[in-house]
Amino acid sequence: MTEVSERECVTLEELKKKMADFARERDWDQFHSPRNLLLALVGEVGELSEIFQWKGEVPKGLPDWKEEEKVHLGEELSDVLLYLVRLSDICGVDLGKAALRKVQLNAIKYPVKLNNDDNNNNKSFSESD
Ligand SMILES: Nc1ccn([C@H]2C[C@H](O)[C@@H](COP(=O)(O)OP(=O)(O)OP(=O)(O)O)O2)c(=O)n1
Repeated sequence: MTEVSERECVTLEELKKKMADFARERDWDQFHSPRNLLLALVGEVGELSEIFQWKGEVPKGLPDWKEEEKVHLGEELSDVLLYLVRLSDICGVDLGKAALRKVQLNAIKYPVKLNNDDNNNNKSFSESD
């Protein structure tokens, strides 16, 4: 049986390598095309959505969820992440760098102390928290 290890932290680079190894060892590189990976990613987002479907709003931290439900949630979140990492790799995009750049762009687009409508497009959500 495959050993499932629990490590405290991991980098996107390590996940990228693990996904590349996983596909190569199974001769699945042929299936990991950009379009196939995108469709697989969207499929996993659907599976992730199903977990929340019909539950209504749930409190942050999911305090009422059973442990097995949280484990399942972790699995679906991971599938989304892994396909996203693999899609980025196959497309030649450095996901870590691109994400850091996007965080900077977001900060420029939404400055901290600007009180205008453009900057308050999340207002209705934060007020109901
Ligand atoms: N051609 C494939 C098939 C699977 N995977 C990897 C990436 C995902 O992390 C996971 C997805 O596996 P499944 O398609 O079996 O999906 P689930 O794990 O969600 O299973 P199920 O849909 O039965 O819940 O396996 C992959 O890299 N390439």
